[in-house]
Amino acid sequence: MSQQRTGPTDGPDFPDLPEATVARLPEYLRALHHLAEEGHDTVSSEGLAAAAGVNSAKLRKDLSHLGRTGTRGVGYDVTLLIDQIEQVLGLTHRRAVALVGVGNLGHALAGYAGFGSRGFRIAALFDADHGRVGEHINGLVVRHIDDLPEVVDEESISIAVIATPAHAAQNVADRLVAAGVTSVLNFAPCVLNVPEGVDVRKVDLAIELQILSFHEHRKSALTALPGRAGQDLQRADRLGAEAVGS
Ligand SMILES: NC(=O)c1ccc[n+]([C@@H]2O[C@H](COP(=O)([O-])OP(=O)(O)OC[C@H]3O[C@@H](n4cnc5c(N)ncnc54)[C@H](O)[C@@H]3O)[C@@H](O)[C@H]2O)c1
Repeated sequence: MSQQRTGPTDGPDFPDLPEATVARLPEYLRALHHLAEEGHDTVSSEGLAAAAGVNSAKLRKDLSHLGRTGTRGVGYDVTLLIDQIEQVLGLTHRRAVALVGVGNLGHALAGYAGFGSRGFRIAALFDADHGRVGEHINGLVVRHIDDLPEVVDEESISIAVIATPAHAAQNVADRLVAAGVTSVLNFAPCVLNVPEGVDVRKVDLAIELQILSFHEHRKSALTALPGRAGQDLQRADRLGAEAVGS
């Protein structure tokens, strides 16, 4: 992922952050909530780094972007750090999210209880299939996609999830943008074209598996190499894989 920096709204609540730091903040937040639930008031940078699965130098650098430096010998105040990361991520109120496409994946997402505790509320479900419209899922009624503008406005929805087949996703994205949605999480395996000012993130588990497949393929090729040369290449490969996350 490119090292873009956050946009023109830099200021106390919108620090100029590298995109890789933004991507790690939710990991720190998840780890911090877990530590708070376990009754920890403070955490060392090493402890938080281990809980979040990153190295501690990277964590200290990330948190220094927020103006946070831990107190030597004490570490970070867990509650204060949660507050600050939630401020930066704009999670101080639960954001309303629309989900479009209530098939296999959409059903699973609509029924997932974990969004609520992570700052989001699935506020509306849409589908184009009249057979699905009217279905009740997790306290919500599936609406027809034609109702999108009205519901987006009523529920102040700015983020939407697309879980339709790929062939329908661009049209759905166009309708979402026209209704006022400015951030899209796309599960459909396709590239979406959106106007400037609209953010799209893509989730594709098959791509993640293909990347793991590449590493499996490489590992078996390296272990087949004889002696020292094979060991050196395996070590270089491990270091390279660790560097990818930086
Ligand atoms: N990203 C991932 O890791 C991942 C994993 C599984 C599936 N997928 C993708 O997610 C999408 C959904 O998969 P699924 O198995 O749930 O499919 P599905 O066929 O079960 O569900 C798709 C739903 O979208 C609805 N739909 C179709 N066109 C629409 C439109 N124009 N407006 C609104 N709703 C519309 C259909 O009526 C259906 O209910 C697919 O694109 C699939 O490839 C991605």
